Amino acid sequence: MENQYVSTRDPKCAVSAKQAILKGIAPDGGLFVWPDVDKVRVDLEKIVDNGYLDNAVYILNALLGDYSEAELRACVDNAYKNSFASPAITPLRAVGDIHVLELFHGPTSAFKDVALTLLPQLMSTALKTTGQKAMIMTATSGDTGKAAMAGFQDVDNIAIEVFYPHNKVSAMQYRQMATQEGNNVKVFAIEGNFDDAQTKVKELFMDEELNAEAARQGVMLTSANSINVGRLVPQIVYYFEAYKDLVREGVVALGDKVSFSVPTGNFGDVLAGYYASMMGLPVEKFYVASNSNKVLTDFLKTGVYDKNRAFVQTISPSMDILVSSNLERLLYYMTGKDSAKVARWMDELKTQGRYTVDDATLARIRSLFDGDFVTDEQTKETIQSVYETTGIVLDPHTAIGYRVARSHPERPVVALATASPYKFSMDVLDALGTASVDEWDALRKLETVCQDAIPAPLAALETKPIRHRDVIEVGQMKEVVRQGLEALL
Ligand SMILES: N[C@@H](CCOP(=O)(O)O)C(=O)O
Repeated sequence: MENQYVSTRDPKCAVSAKQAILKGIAPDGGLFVWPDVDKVRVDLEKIVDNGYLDNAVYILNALLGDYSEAELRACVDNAYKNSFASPAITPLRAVGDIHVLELFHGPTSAFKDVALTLLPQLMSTALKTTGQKAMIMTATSGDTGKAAMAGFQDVDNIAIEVFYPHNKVSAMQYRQMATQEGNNVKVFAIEGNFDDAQTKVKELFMDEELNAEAARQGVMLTSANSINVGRLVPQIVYYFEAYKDLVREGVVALGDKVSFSVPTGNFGDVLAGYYASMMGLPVEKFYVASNSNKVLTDFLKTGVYDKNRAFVQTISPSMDILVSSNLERLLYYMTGKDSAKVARWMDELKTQGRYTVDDATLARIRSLFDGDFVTDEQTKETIQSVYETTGIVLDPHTAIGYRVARSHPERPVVALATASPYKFSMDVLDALGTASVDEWDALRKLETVCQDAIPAPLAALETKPIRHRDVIEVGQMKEVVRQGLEALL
């Protein structure tokens, strides 16, 4: 199916699935969406009978029109066979009366692995069609960067540069990124926060000079963030998987509705759930769970999206975000695909830092979405109380989703566990009332508390040398990307 995807801001800007994945973002600054995704019907009976890999191929095949089923099968096998510590890939575990969907059993212990083990496969396959190379620019608040570098490490014809906020990620997230190996990866700390990095990366995608330079070298500039639709599509699969497990365990009958509580910053993870619901997953509510950067909570209550506020550094750093990129995609669907309206709001966000949606759009959003925020103190309380009552240790991001799920009456509810507690050992231990001197001490102490062993890739970091020490200004990002392009040749 050719030209299946369009920009959220202009329906005339249309490309195939492979092109959308290679471009990452639309040339007008919009995000690629498939207008007709709501016409796809996923057969729930089939999902319940299948394993994860078959379901992934089935769902990807419905969404990525110009990939052949054989190509997708190869991508899925390469991504998931042997790289996840759990055979289920994303196991579901009952924690109290809440079902926790564990998304952190991949190579870097965060939910990003589910998509970022697959995206390199999808991108390499698409590059074979065009004969080009790709330079990936990625902004991260801690998890995406490592997962993207691990996924793209030494992949032919692709280089990746990652930008993270200096001193604003956890000690383990820093170690994971700064020790990254591979001849095609570079990591830079930037003086600023995640929004500064993401805004600059988006600006660079629109930079004519940089694009011309890349084009002269046969290189596409692209993204490994969830603005790339190739990041979102793999995440749709685990919503169906969670449903499958609830049906198999007899918690729901086929067709019954389920709610999901999703800790989110860039709105990508919860948007993947919304895509699943458009494709037929029976969903009662999505709870959008935020930390003190509660821009999404306020938006869902008032219809005003306002990023003009203090940026708060929290113990859930991956969600320290004030510009939630993927909300643009939700607005596209919730306005009845009104690209002009979406473009106007996005322009207001850029120029004034805020926009207000109309009542009809807000009412439609609120019929399916609700939101709440959780402070650091409450996050710690939740980690402690869940441990005391169930023996299970949650990471701070997961604790936020869990607490929001617990505060709403809908059941069954699935809370997405987005990272391993070992990535945030010091804060998690602190929540449990135990002091630690550094991340390694914390890691070992946490192991005696948790039921599970420290994930091997995290334990291995202790002896790995720091390879990336650059701290740059946002204004230097273009230059380092330019240098990266030269290195790709
Ligand atoms: N939470 C992210 C921020 C970037 O989000 P993405 O899903 O768009 O990649 C992170 O940990 O980097």
